[in-house]
Amino acid sequence: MIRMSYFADLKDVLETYLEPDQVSDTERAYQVAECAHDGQMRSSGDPYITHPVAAANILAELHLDHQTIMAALMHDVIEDCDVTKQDLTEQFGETVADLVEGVSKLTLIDFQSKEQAQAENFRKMMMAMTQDIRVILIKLADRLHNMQTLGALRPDKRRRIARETLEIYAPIANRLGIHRIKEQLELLGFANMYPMRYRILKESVKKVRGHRKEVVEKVTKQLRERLKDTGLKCQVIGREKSLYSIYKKMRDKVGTFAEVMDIYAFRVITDSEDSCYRSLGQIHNLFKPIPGRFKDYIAIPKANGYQSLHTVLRSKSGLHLEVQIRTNLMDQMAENGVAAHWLYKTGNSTHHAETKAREWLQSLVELQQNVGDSIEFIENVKIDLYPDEVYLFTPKGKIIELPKGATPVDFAYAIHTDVGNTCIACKIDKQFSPLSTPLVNGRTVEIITAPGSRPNPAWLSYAVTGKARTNIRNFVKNMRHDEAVHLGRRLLEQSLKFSIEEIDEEKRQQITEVTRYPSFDDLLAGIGLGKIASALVAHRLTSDQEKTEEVAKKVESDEERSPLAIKGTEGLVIKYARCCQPIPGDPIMAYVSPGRGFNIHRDNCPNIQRAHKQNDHYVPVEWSDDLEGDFTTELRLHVFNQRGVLAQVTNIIANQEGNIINIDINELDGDVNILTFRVGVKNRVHLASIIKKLRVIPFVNKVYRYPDIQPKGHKRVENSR
Ligand SMILES: Nc1nc2c(ncn2[C@@H]2O[C@H](COP(=O)(O)OP(=O)(O)O)[C@@H](OP(=O)(O)OP(=O)(O)O)[C@H]2O)c(=O)[nH]1
Repeated sequence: MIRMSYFADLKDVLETYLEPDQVSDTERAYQVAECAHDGQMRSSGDPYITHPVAAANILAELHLDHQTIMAALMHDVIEDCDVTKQDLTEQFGETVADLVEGVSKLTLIDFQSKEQAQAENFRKMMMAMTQDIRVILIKLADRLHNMQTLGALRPDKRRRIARETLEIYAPIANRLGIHRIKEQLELLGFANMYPMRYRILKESVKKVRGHRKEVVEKVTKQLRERLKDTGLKCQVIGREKSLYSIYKKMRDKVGTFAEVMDIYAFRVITDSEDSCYRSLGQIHNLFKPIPGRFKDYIAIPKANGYQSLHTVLRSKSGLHLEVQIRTNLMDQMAENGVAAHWLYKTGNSTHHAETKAREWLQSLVELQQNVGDSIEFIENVKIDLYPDEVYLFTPKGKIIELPKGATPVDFAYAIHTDVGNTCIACKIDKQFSPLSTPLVNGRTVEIITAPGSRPNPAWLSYAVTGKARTNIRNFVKNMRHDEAVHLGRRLLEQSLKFSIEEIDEEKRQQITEVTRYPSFDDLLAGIGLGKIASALVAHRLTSDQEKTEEVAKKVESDEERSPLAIKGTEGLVIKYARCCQPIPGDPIMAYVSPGRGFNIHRDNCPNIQRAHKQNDHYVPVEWSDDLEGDFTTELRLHVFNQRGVLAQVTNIIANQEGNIINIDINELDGDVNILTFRVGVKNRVHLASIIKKLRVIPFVNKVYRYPDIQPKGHKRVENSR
């Protein structure tokens, strides 16, 4: 006896857009699936059949054809039950059987496997997709429902599936332009991959929603009125950014939560392309556009066919208004991408999204024919799927994957440490180019090395990968004395813009004394090793004679070396050490850093103590009285894991006018979390006032400044219960 209850709701939807005989076919497919999965249960305890029905429902909402719905209903029968492809072909025809088989093959894919096997699986998946795009649509629906019902699984399994969703399935949905599925996959992926971050962000967004509503309504009204006055037929919507996109913006250092929340997003839907551009003109008249933020994706659609005008404006009160302008049709395409083909049967088969998807799939087929192995294939496909990474080639065609912004120096180190260490120049697509050039996707990079050459500390100002930076730093640390002298000479000449031969003996002696090095060569070595900035030495060498002597005399005559006010450091770069994060009120010490200028530490910072023991090239300094602005420091709280904790803590910090720059959350044990805040404060008194307020919150177990360095005899400023 077949129970039809699970099918009933789906049937209602199917009847809205399919022919009666097509609905009967789907019903037959349901019966086969129901029978095949009889007695099987999901981890959630629900009968198994609920899953294929839910996947079919997702596709029915997109008005996918009856064959896709049938295949979705039966997508697990070959794998899980004793049904063969042959059986399906006989009962439902070849197309449906092929679709089911295509999805079954994808189900067998385990992305946890070794690199080669994983690449091979990925290649199979891409190929299955190229044979019939409906296979991947079924797979996406299958994944979406699995993500919606992940709750029943063990946390480690949940995280694994969530990661795979974020890394593979959401990018594929995006590449096919199916934004509405991509967004859901990302949200569920985020929620399951980082449950704590998700919860906190969701709560924080909920909290500010009330305040934002007013602004959104006001701006929407202004936009509407302006467009209406000019006779343009448009719809204006104030929209909320997705949680995952807020998270990504914060993670990728675009800003703090407060900064990201200063962005307000709007969408204008018009009746024609012409109205889009005319609306844009009006909107730019109403608010001031931010230069460089206008994008015309109507004239040049994105790779997935997405079309819209993007602009960012600044309101009078300084808020950022992100506006997307597009026609109704473009909006439908933006939401549904390739699936729009089924959803809107406009008879027009030249939708951008669909054409682009077909072109992409065709390019995958060609790629498959041309590349040697699966790893090469996957690397090529990734170029399309992950726009935040760049994929580059060695002259022999090997693919090197680097983060966006990477330079030839990073590329050189990615090939091999020795290549990085001995690199002297590079060619990008056969043209000599500076080693600092940011690399763009698809370029061939040739690194030119010279035996005996050495890394240049200046590379640190543009190398972005950990491997390159660590190697350059290590090299600088271990340099031999004569090499350091040689490098120091080069760096000093670069800063001076003339040869050091032009510096007379007297001046050399003076500068050596002022900087307290035993000899001029030692000073050069100090520059080469990054202990003293070449810019500082050059500055002293080229500033007028009298001043140099004055400084020299001052240093000589004053055993204690009287402190300099930070503000009086003659325009040199001042940096605050990240290791100890000094703020006004802390006793401080300056150390000449490789980054050219003074690096200010707290005077009891272990790093400066160590440096002090090795040599004494440091300068005692004092805060000037008229310092303004915020100084960054870190606060650590041990808090009991409860709802609303973060919101309350952030509120207190904000009420005390602390500026939260970043939040990091780590679990200490099941009950206690460690919250680390990077905050901007005016000085120690300001920080103490924040700590005082935080102390009294009942669920805060401990609060202290981090790192926790205190002068001898001082008690740590904290609250311990
Ligand atoms: N449907 C669709 N929308 C797209 C696509 N590409 C961009 N968008 C929309 O445009 C926004 C800005 O995209 P960017 O790619 O960063 O824009 P930009 O070129 O103007 O710098 C996205 O916001 P976001 O911050 O990524 O997310 P959210 O604000 O929508 O949450 C998203 O709303 C696409 O391929 N399809």
